[in-house]
Amino acid sequence: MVTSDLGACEWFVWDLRRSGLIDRGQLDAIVGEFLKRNPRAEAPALADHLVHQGTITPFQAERILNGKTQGLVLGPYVLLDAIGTGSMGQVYKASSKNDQNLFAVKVLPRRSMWNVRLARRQVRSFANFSHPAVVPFMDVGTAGGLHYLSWPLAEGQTLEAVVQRTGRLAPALAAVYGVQVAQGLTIAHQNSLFHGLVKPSNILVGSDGQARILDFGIGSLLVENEGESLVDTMSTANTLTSGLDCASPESIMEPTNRTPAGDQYSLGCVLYYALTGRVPFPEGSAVEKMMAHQAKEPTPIRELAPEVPDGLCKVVAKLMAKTPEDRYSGCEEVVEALEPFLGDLSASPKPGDSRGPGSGLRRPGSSGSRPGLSNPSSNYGGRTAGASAPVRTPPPPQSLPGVKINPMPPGRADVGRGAPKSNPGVRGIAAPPPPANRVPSRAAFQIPPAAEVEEPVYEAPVPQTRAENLRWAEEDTNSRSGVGPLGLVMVAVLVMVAVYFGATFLMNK
Ligand SMILES: Nc1ncnc2c1ncn2[C@@H]1O[C@H](COP(=O)(O)OP(=O)(O)OP(=O)(O)O)[C@@H](O)[C@H]1O
Repeated sequence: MVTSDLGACEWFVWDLRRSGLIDRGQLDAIVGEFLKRNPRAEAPALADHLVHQGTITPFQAERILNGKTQGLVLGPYVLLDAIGTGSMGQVYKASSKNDQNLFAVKVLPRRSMWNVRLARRQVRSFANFSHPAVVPFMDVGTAGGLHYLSWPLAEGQTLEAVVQRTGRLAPALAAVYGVQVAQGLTIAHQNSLFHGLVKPSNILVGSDGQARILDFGIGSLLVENEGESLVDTMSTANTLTSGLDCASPESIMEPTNRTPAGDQYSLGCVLYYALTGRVPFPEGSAVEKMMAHQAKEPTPIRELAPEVPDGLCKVVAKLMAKTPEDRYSGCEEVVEALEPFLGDLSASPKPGDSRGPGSGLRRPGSSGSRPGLSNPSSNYGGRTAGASAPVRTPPPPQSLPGVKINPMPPGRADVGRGAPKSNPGVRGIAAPPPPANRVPSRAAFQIPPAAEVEEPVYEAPVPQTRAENLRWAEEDTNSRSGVGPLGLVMVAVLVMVAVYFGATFLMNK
């Protein structure tokens, strides 16, 4: 089609061609047909037509109408919609050109520095196992000067969103999610991977009742030594600050000190949040929170949520022990410790419920059966579970009597954002999501190995300073200036901790 035929839509069609979203022949055919019927149409009308035809998404149309043609295709990924913004960058829903599966693609700011070799090594580690609670780190790449990381797109809403909308969870439901997360961590730890940033916003609860750990891979990349780290120090500092509410004392003192034991502490904070509706140290500045994790005890759980069984409070307290050696020897032990509370609903009167224990609440899986042993690999098919031992999988939570379960709202079917509604008569306790009758599709968790992934096209090549694929963006000055924001944060923390203890000592004298 010649340019003169395009009328008022000329610039839009050019931008669409430039975006790489649609095959040129296909685009010209659709546009030609549309303009034959609507010769005076403006760009928004054509965009509308393409959206209605399903040729482009509303998000893509809006971007192109605003002249933003770059970055809609990143390596093998076509960005379909924006999901949210985190401390490191923007997350998009994307489809893979290789297999049409859906992914969550995190795009880092241009200033980030990048070590593809290290990141790919991380990705490969996730190929050795699979577990329903682990959303595996799938791919990394650089395209058009933008760096991206990808994970399979998981459906659900974050634990943070669930609790914010519906209040604290019934203890048995919190225990179910705790067991699921601990199982995922167990198998990751067995494969020498830790998370490093476990927090309520990194746990997605699906409509099948399965908790899934997001952002796996980032925490471990943050601990690579300064010259080889995945991202620039600004992104690192942002990420660490955003994770402060659940950060282990040892990782606060030394941000590269991220270990499986630290994941336990963070899981303890997540459980505290789920059981009480608030993080352990909600008040104060970032530095005060850091000091609280070092030296303070949180408000006792039962002061905030009297229905929580004492034994469950003890499990959370052990997880949140200040010294790593005082926590559990491994997450499999955490699973065992939490299991007795999966069915303890009968001992958990709800707030505002005068009925005592045994007041008719049903335990999840109330047939009486204990959570069965399951082979994690069977949950996704495909990958085998490497050297890992089988991990117990609790049944997905079932409905409580009298609690109406609402399915995820329509619309964003693949990224459900609706919260399970609580029973009006059950103030502050979230109803569990509907039971599972659907196993997450393993197909959605597969991507060709890194070597098969189409090499990204470099529109503005990032200077390559090392033979082994180490790429730095030009604006990245912090990361090479010796003490970046991360260093400053650490120095500030150390000074504040010293002042705090000094003042406490003097006041006690
Ligand atoms: N694999 C995934 N599937 C579906 N949604 C995801 C996935 N990964 C991330 N998200 C969603 O994308 C949004 C942004 O995620 P991101 O991890 O960047 O931010 P965050 O967790 O809110 O904050 P932070 O960066 O501090 O961890 C969140 O709503 C998150 O739930």
